[in-house]
Amino acid sequence: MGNPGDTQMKLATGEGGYVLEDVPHLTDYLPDLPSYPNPLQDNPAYSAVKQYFVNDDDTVTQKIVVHKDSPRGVHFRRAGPRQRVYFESDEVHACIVTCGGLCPGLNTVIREIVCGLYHMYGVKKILGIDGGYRGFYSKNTVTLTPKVVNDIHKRGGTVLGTSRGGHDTSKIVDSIQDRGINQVYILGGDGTQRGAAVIFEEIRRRGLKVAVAGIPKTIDNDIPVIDKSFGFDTAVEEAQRAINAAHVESLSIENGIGLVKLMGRYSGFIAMYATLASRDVDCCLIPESPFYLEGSGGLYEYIEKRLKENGHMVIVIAEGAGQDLVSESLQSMDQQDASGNKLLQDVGLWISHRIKVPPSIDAWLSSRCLYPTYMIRAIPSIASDNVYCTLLAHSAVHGAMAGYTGFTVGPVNGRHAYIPFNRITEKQNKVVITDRMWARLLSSTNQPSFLNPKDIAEAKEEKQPPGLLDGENCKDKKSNTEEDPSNLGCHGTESTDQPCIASFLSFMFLCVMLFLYAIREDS
Ligand SMILES: Nc1ncnc2c1ncn2[C@@H]1O[C@H](COP(=O)(O)OP(=O)(O)OP(=O)(O)O)[C@@H](O)[C@H]1O
Ligand SMILES: O=P(O)(O)OC[C@H]1O[C@](O)(CO)[C@@H](O)[C@@H]1O
Ligand SMILES: [Mg+2]
Repeated sequence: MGNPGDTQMKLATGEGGYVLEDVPHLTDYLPDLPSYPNPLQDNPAYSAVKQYFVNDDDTVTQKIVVHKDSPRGVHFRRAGPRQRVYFESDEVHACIVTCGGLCPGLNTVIREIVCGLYHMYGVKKILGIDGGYRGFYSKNTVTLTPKVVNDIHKRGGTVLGTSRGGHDTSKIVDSIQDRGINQVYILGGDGTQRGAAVIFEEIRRRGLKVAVAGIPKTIDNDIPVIDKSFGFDTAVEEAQRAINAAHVESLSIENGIGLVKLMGRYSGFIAMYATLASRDVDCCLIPESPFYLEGSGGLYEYIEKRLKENGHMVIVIAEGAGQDLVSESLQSMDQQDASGNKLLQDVGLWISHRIKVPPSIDAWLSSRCLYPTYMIRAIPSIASDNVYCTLLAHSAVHGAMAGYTGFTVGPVNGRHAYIPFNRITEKQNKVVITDRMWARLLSSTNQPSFLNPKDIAEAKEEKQPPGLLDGENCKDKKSNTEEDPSNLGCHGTESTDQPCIASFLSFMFLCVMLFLYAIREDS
């Protein structure tokens, strides 16, 4: 097993096309480490559980829908407690850090790491790092005990604070070494997990007995491989309140338009699921589905139709939608935040100013804009997310105690697994607008697809380079998000380093628009 020289990939193969994409273990570079019986076997709560320990050979399949002759495909190591651990309880000195934007459930994960370490493994030394990665070397630490974290899951945000922007990996590892920390739990999104991978590499380079465990976080639900990210359900639930308010506002005025801007810099999962759940939404606009305002099949035409039919309408817009249109009209430059994320133009404000009274509607038209973005991500997580956060935290703790390192945790087809960092950082998931979930949305809102059916058909028929098709094909490359009509948690994928259907369709759309524009100019 293993691939010498390649620190990223640890592969094992088996019969029938079985591939295990494994995670590193401390014994990979510290082969003489002693192991100990897992103290859980004497824990009154867990000792009665039949087969409580996970078999070392258990793996979780990435591809759950298969054909008779399909190769068995990629698997990940199953998460959970092992018979033997590589840390003695009083030897462990753990720390927890939270980075990136807020997300409901951060405090629950912190709480459950602390309580899991304490109650399951008898670990007493746990530090909180204040203010994200930079806090390792620029701030004091916080001592975490079950008592300190007892009710933090009822609060929004992160009790540890967070930050965006750069950090110094060497200084972080120096701080880990100086403080004698040997388990590092890192909660954060794609940027954070990239940082965690580099920290792990530096720890391995220095030959330290330090386990690094990542817990993936993003409210946008755009992390690949895992079924869903924590806090997403809370966000969709909370978005309902804003959509309901927008609906009430729109109903109370003649030709009222309620507009709700939701989070989603690069992906529209929150907007899509909030729309599907609500059934009061007439139009959902997301970054993956380019739209246009004027002409046949455009937004103005649809607004006019809905107002004539209903006298009011609700539009949900993900903040990353229509950025090309906004930039075009505001002639803005590409700007980035401290972490290199794209800074967005305010599409909500822009579109609300752009919505004109359709000539055929002889009445007052008014729009009401709701921006619940930060209200949504600052609330405590709902019950189902709390349970999910507990499982994530416990999976991470079991993995670190068992000596695994340089891994992230998450459910793959419903079973928790240890996943190599690079698998969740190599791309971001996106809504695939040729998958069935987007079709469900279109059929529930009746909004236009903003695409020419002929172009879609042609795009599907054309011979595509690898990775250019919809979720099913993107899935074959790297993802777990195969479209399955019974899988409401699935999301489509688009590889960021591969051309994908969305960009292809955008290109087609642009060509059609240029063509129409040229015809109009001529006439
Ligand atoms: N490419 C990278 N390599 C190493 N570290 C990074 C990278 N990108 C970001 N980081 C580190 O991770 C931290 C958080 O990154 P970022 O602000 O992008 O949030 P995130 O983890 O992606 O979460 P969110 O879901 O809110 O986007 C930053 O403080 C930064 O130091
Ligand atoms: O305002 P901040 O903290 O940069 O975070 C906003 C961003 O965070 C995200 O939720 C990603 O985590 C984006 O959808 C959103 O644009
Ligand atoms: Mg990010």
